[in-house]
Amino acid sequence: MLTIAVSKGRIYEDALPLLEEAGITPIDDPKKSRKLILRTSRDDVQLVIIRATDVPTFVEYGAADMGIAGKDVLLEHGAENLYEPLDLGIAACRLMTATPVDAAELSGRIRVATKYVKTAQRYFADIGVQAEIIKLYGSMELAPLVGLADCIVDLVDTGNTLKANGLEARELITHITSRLVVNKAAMKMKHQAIQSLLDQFEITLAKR
Ligand SMILES: Nc1ncnc2c1ncn2[C@@H]1O[C@H](COP(=O)(O)OP(=O)(O)OP(=O)(O)O)[C@@H](O)[C@H]1O
Ligand SMILES: O=P(O)(O)OC[C@H]1O[C@H](OP(=O)(O)OP(=O)(O)O)[C@H](O)[C@@H]1O
Repeated sequence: MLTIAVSKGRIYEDALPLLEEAGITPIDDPKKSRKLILRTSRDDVQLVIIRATDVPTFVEYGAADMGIAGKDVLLEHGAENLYEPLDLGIAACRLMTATPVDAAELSGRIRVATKYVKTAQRYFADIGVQAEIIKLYGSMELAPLVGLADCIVDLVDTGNTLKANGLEARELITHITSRLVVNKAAMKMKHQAIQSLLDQFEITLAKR
């Protein structure tokens, strides 16, 4: 049995066509079902539905053989204990800093609200800015509006969320897409099954 970890929502929606091209069609729809393990049209493949941030953990420990995770999540979690063989190009966005539209140039010691604590720490250290990082779990855009932070580090796609809150993107930290990650032991023990899936994904991606 090959177990693939995916998160509900945009990664699942974007991954579905790729999985289907590889002959893997989930039997239940995670939007309708409360099941966390989804059988598929292939007897030897199942999906586990977990939070996006938990995908590296499940794969690292071998609870899933492989998974699909955003590069943002992998950067924050650390991916040393995983293989990351394929950029799937899905759920594309950018990790950026953002401030209120009328904010002055950031200087001195700044406060930054984000859920990407380690990535933000690394980024501000690299550019030589002293930053106090405040960990939030969501609604980062609110932080500068209520005086909690000078700046946020968050994902930006259309920019609509920033705009709706009077913020604007400043610096690009990195481009983000979702990656296929594979457990290191599984890559050896289930090599043939995993490699053939990788090959199939690559064929599908090459056609896009
Ligand atoms: N606006 C966006 N456009 C494109 N891709 C995005 C966007 N927001 C997030 N992503 C990517 O999709 C991944 C999953 O995001 P999603 O919003 O589905 O879950 P989440 O809200 O981060 O996690 P959870 O719901 O578990 O808290 C992110 O890790 C990122 O790689
Ligand atoms: O630039 P945009 O197109 O507006 O996208 C950016 C938003 O998308 C993500 O949130 P998401 O939609 O996943 O909602 P969430 O806060 O529930 O994660 C991200 O955290 C931003 O808030």
